[in-house]
Amino acid sequence: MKKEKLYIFDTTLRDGEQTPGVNLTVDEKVQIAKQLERLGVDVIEAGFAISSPADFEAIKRIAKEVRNSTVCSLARAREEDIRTAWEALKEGNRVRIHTFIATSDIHLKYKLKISREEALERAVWAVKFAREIMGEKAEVEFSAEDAGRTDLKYLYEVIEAVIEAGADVVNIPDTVGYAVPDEWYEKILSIRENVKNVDRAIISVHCHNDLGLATANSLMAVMAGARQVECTINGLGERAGNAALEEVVMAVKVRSDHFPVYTDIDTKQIYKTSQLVSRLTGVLISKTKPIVGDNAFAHESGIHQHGVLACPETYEIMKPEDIGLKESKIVLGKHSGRHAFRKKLEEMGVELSEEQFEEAFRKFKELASRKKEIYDVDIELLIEGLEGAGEKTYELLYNQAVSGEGVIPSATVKIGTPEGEKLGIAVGNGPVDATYRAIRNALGLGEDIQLKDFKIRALTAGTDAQAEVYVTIESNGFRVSGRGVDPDIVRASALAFLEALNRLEKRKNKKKGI
Ligand SMILES: CC(=O)SCCNC(=O)CCNC(=O)[C@H](O)C(C)(C)COP(=O)(O)OP(=O)(O)OC[C@H]1O[C@@H](n2cnc3c(N)ncnc32)[C@H](O)[C@@H]1OP(=O)(O)O
Ligand SMILES: CC(C)C(=O)C(=O)O
Repeated sequence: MKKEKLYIFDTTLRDGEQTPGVNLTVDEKVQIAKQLERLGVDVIEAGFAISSPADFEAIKRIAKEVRNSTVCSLARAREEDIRTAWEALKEGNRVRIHTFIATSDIHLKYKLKISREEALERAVWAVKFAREIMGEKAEVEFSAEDAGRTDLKYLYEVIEAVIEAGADVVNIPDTVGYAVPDEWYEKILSIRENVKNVDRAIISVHCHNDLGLATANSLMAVMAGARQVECTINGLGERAGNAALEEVVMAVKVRSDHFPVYTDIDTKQIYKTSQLVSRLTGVLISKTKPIVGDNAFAHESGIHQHGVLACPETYEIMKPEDIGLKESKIVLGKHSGRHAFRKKLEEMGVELSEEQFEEAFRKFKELASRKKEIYDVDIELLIEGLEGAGEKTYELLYNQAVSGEGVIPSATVKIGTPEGEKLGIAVGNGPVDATYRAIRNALGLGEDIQLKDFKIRALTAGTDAQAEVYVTIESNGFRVSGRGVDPDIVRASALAFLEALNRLEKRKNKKKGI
């Protein structure tokens, strides 16, 4: 099958920013735009230049700083909008003005209060005007807003006229997310079959997710010949959002046997981009979000875990590495089986007899039916229940940390060890970091002991709450965890670290047969 290129038009910084509650600063927009460029998107819609001085400034900076993606501004079919968009874009390397007007009867009658003829005239005028002021250097895209609910014959007329006027790209938006996949496919196909000179422009779609169909509709449009898809990272956008870039791109990649297109997206940048956008917009990603959700590569049930451990493809249609993740996750819970439990013990460096293993598994199942999340430290406690906790090698005798505005965070610790008391002093990025460094100094710990996970939570509400800290460390093939509880966050952190170190010693000694 000869593949054609599918252009990826990212509108995270325009439609994505229309997500209620989202407001990005100019610097944040530039940061996201640069990451979108690394991701390899073809077009970055950087904003709506006339809408605010901040949008104007962001588009201007992005146009100057991004060299490898086309930078675009939205503009209504109005002279001042198009002039302002061009003013913001003109120093860019590759730029595009995206002008639009609504074409559905409901929008024409109640919102714009103009006739179909007037809307068509304005559309043609806007495309010609954009072409005129930008010259051949730049591209013009036209969108027929609410195309999904526009009379089809009239839509053909509008598309034909804007292509004639010089539009390089004609976008067919399902503005209110009303379309369903088979109907949307037919609509795009019929546009391609009925509009004169349709091949002079790229046909694009922009699907909203009000019925949860944005990705499906975008992909059906691709099957019908659309060669640009407008989408956003994490599916952000007005109301229920837009088609998610990561879903469209990965569907095309994973089902390359099905789709007649390819994209130039570096999919290994997807996870990083998604995390950046989530952090800067403040919109959390649902755990079950396809591709980038926490659970997208996590397996909890025994039958799946067994399959994945034997061969990942049994339950994974793409590799975590494809989107820039290190590995998939095996999450222990009440649905897990022996294969996954054994694997976890192996990772922790725990060796048990078959009899002990069966007993540990039974206790694990019992615990998992009562507890929502099973932490590594829960497994540690369970194993200690079988083997006994043993002697503690290290004990926290004293700790002090200093931090505050204008102060370099520092910490002092005194630790009881079999060789006597050891003192450690260190500075760090904060009081917890300084304390961990002080413990390392006191015990002379080497680089081989690596902190793999650090979680903190308040056990109760209020400023007098007990802090609970979970720590996982790794050293020479051993992976151990510790838990510390104290009203003082720093002390709780130190206790968790020392508990993990005690377990590490115990595990190493057991291996040596001591
Ligand atoms: C489907 C979409 O997502 S379209 C993009 C939506 N995004 C946004 O609206 C975000 C940015 N918007 C804004 O900051 C403001 O709406 C502005 C600056 C653009 C305009 O603000 P205001 O001048 O106060 O107008 P307001 O937003 O209240 O109303 C929209 C005006 O644009 C007109 N309009 C709407 N779409 C178009 C269009 N495509 N072409 C020409 N005029 C249009 C409306 O008729 C109305 O005109 P009126 O003021 O003469 O009645
Ligand atoms: C401006 C257009 C493309 C739009 O955002 C929509 O119709 O949803």
